[in-house]
Amino acid sequence: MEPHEELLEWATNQGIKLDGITPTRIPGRGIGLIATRTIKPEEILLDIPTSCLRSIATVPRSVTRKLPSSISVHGLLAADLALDTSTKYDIWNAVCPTPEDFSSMPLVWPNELQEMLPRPGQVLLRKQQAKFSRDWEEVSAAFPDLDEAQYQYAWMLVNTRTFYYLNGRLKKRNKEDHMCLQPVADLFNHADEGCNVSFDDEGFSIKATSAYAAGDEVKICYGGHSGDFLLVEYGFVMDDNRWDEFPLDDFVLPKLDSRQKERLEEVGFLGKYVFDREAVCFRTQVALRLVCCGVREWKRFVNGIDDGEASQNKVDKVLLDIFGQLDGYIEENRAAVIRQEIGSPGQKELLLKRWQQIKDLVVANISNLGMRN
Ligand SMILES: C[S@@+](CC[C@H](N)C(=O)[O-])C[C@H]1O[C@@H](n2cnc3c(N)ncnc32)[C@H](O)[C@@H]1O
Repeated sequence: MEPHEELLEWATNQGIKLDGITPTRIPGRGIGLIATRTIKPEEILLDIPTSCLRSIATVPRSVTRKLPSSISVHGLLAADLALDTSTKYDIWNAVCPTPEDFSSMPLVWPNELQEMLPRPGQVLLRKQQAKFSRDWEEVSAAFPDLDEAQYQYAWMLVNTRTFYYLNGRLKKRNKEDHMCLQPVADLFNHADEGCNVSFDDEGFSIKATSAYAAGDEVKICYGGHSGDFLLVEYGFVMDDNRWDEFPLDDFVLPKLDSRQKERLEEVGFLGKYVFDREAVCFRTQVALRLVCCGVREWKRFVNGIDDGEASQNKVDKVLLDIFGQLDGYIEENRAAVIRQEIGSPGQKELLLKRWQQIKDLVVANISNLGMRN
């Protein structure tokens, strides 16, 4: 019997109810959940009782009493996973990714490749590294025999498999501590739109929001995440992501002089410029209008008195210039990844795919601008 088939039997004995879905190995996505029959919107596909959750409440005293009470729940759950020598979760563990599977996580990439991530990915990775270091410092001080690689593996399991969760104990903590692990539900892969996930005192419930045919993969949405976020936090890239976006600050800010930056600061529009597949954000429109039109006309646009139509053509020309520069920057980075000899082929393929996705966003915008002008 395959581990995911054994998991089904174990899950049923624990009171977990699956209806119309079953775990299956899916090329390139590990294990996922597949519809075994036609599913209608609003059908409950999975029910997980609270007794099956692994949360702050289930971490044994032998672990919690040695750690500072301020440790993050992420760090605590990872310590529990790494130190657990019982057989209680063997069947669940057997379906989890192996340490080798996590070679797609930028956290374990060689520095040379990490530095080739697009800027937003590098920022996210630095935050993640800082979180991991903090947790490891506390856990290694309490459990000096624990191996760092083993803890990092457990930490990545928690990073990629937890659900938003709140109970009496977690209410007192920061939002980023509101999490738990749950078997079977952690086999849902991500899509930019997916089933509805909810919980109450009884447990979690996952409900279809659209129809599925037998054989379709049923997914949930981990959140409205950009491609850089998915790569750094979950170790995969996904095309056709309606939430994908990329920052433009490095290209917009150099077009502004210090007085223009001051003016933008005064109205709360300095920085945080982004674009997605459709267009640039309103903040970018505001910043570039300051480059393209007089201050009075710009103020009318900011205050919503002017719809900006009269200056759109000039703004679009600046945008075309920006996208041209960004395109050149992407090509330089792609060429550097191809030249890079350090890192595995799989890691470099992920990086190249991410750069390609950003290029696709740029090309879509250049085409939209071309159609407008
Ligand atoms: C919560 S787990 C989902 C189950 C996972 N596939 C497994 O085999 O255990 C999250 C991980 O699944 C993978 N994943 C989720 N959605 C994906 C997608 N749309 N494409 C590729 N991999 C995906 C990533 O490795 C991610 O870190």
